[in-house]
Amino acid sequence: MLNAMPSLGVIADDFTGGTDVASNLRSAGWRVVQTIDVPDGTEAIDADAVVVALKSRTAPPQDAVLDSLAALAWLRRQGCTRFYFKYCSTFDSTPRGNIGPVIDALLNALGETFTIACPAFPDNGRTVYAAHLFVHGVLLSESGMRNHPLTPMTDANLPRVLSAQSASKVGALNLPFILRGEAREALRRLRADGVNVAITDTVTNDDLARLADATSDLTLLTGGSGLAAYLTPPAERAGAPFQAPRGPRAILAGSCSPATLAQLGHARTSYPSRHLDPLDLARDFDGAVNDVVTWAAARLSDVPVVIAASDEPARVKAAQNALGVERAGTLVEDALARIAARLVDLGVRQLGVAGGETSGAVTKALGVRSLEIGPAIDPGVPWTIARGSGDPIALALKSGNFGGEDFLVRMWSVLP
Ligand SMILES: Nc1ncnc2c1ncn2[C@@H]1O[C@H](COP(=O)(O)OP(=O)(O)O)[C@@H](O)[C@H]1O
Ligand SMILES: O=C(O)[C@@H](O)C(=O)COP(=O)(O)O
Repeated sequence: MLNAMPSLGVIADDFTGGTDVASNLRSAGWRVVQTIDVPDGTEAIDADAVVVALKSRTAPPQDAVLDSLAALAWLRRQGCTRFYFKYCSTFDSTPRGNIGPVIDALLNALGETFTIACPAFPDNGRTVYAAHLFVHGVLLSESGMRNHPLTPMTDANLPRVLSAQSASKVGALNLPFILRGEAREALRRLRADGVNVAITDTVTNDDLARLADATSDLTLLTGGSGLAAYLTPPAERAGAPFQAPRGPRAILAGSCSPATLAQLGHARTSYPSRHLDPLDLARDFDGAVNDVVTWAAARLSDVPVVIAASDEPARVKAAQNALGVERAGTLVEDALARIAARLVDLGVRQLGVAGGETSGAVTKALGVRSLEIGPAIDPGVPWTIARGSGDPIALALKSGNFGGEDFLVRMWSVLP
């Protein structure tokens, strides 16, 4: 049978962002494959869309640019002719980047001068109005994102945020043009005025559908995963049935978002759980990891064990003050990654991970090379089958802020 060549290439700046956009493409009828980093093999990809998941969101800007350009070059070699740079629906970045520098570099490499920035994902409460980003109706800068451990977002004005990190001229496509069906013409005018990146207002899914139509001529789209759910696939074809591996279950959490903290609170009433403290890790890393693995090993079954470093903002700040922001984050990521690998060695075959950076660290430690995308548990969070060096495992990578309060308990009932 002939392989289908992918037409759409997606570059995601973190692994949960990758599964998020892959899940939305799947819901729109695309056959999607997600790779972890740029594959080194020469195997042809049999899919309509390929998502290359990088861990570039918090990397130094020059590394994020180089990794994104390598992904773009690889996607072009696979036959992709249209591209999508997926970043966070809450525009997670710092004044140095990496959203702006990567957009600039992708436009330049593609020989293009214009794209949109569409972070909105209304199904998860992310909307954009008058070029300001809202999270469940609250300005980004007043939402839980202001306390994010790595990318605190303290400004909701997206043209200002993007202009600070990009050489591109930033403009805005306001909602009335979208509602009146004049988005394509308004984008054309912005482009004629020398704008390179237009921040697009979006309040509802209908706005996303109109935007997908109005931008059908753009080679590069950028944004959260919301818009991807409205891109038309080349042809609807049934994918292979999704059959998850079976075995003991575990949940690992490094996200400190309000959503994850609430989900952990809910899960702790049903599942055995342990807290991982960065200060303990700094004192005796191996000892703290061994302790929690020994605890989990005695409890492995189809009732998941929960291991979480997640904490309230004041306690996260205290750990960061004592250890430094980067060291606190790295210690926790390294520990959760090591624990994941040990648990899989002990037989765990169904694993939920909360947090984007955390998922990146865990996925790398497990040697995962590709993810087959399965059914969505909540918008933007699918079950996947992770394949790599060892046995396949069922893996759900949850963006910190996604999922309902009962997510960590309900997720198992969605598993085929
Ligand atoms: N108790 C803690 N103190 C300090 N940093 C922490 C703590 N728990 C987790 N972290 C770090 O916070 C970061 C959370 O980021 P991430 O995993 O991307 O979650 P989210 O998806 O919510 O953004 C990670 O680097 C993680 O290691
Ligand atoms: O677009 C989104 O909101 C997510 O896909 C995402 O990238 C969230 O980031 P993390 O919370 O760091 O996973």
